[in-house]
Amino acid sequence: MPQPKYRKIVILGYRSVGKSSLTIQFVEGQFVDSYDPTIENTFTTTLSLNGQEFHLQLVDTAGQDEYSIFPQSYSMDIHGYVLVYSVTSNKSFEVVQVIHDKLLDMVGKVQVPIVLVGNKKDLHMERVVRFDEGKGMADSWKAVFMESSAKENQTTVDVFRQIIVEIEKADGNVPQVRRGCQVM
Ligand SMILES: Nc1nc2c(ncn2[C@@H]2O[C@H](COP(=O)(O)OP(=O)(O)OP(=O)(O)O)[C@@H](O)[C@H]2O)c(=O)[nH]1
Repeated sequence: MPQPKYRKIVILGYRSVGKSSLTIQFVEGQFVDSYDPTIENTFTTTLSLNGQEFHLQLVDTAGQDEYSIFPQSYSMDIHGYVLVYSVTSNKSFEVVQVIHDKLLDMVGKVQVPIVLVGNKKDLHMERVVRFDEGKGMADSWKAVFMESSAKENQTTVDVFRQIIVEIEKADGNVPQVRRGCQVM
């Protein structure tokens, strides 16, 4: 068994899009219905992917808007980013683009491992951002796109597995495609 890898991931997005809910669903396997605005919380957990164990530090940040100053601590020693908007909020979709641009300015790289997440996909009647709009934004960033619901465990696990895959790719550990399935 190879040595565990330590990876730090920051979760960013507008207020109330479900950053804490996604993180808590992934780490604790439960959905929290109440809304308690976050200042900043760090969660730790482990994830095993293709025989490699990852020790994860997940930084759940306070909701940002277009005027928020991007803290420098979110650009140093971070391996990857989960950028979240809510499919029920156009404002959160606009803000996530601004956050992305500030993030790239701050880290000073053209590309960093990012997964763009359109959360609250279970709220069908309240949806205002289409899947293809989210996908289009992620494509323009050369990032991965997913929609999720923090009510479902599997979609949240997929989000965090995917950011690990992106971090591995950026490290040069490109998954090989064999017989139609991906092997890292
Ligand atoms: N239906 C539904 N509700 C969600 C989902 N994710 C989060 N919520 C609800 O949305 C509200 C805000 O969720 P939070 O996880 O606190 O959002 P946040 O982005 O961490 O908020 P800030 O701390 O203000 O940045 C809560 O009432 C959650 O229960 C989801 O996927 N589906």
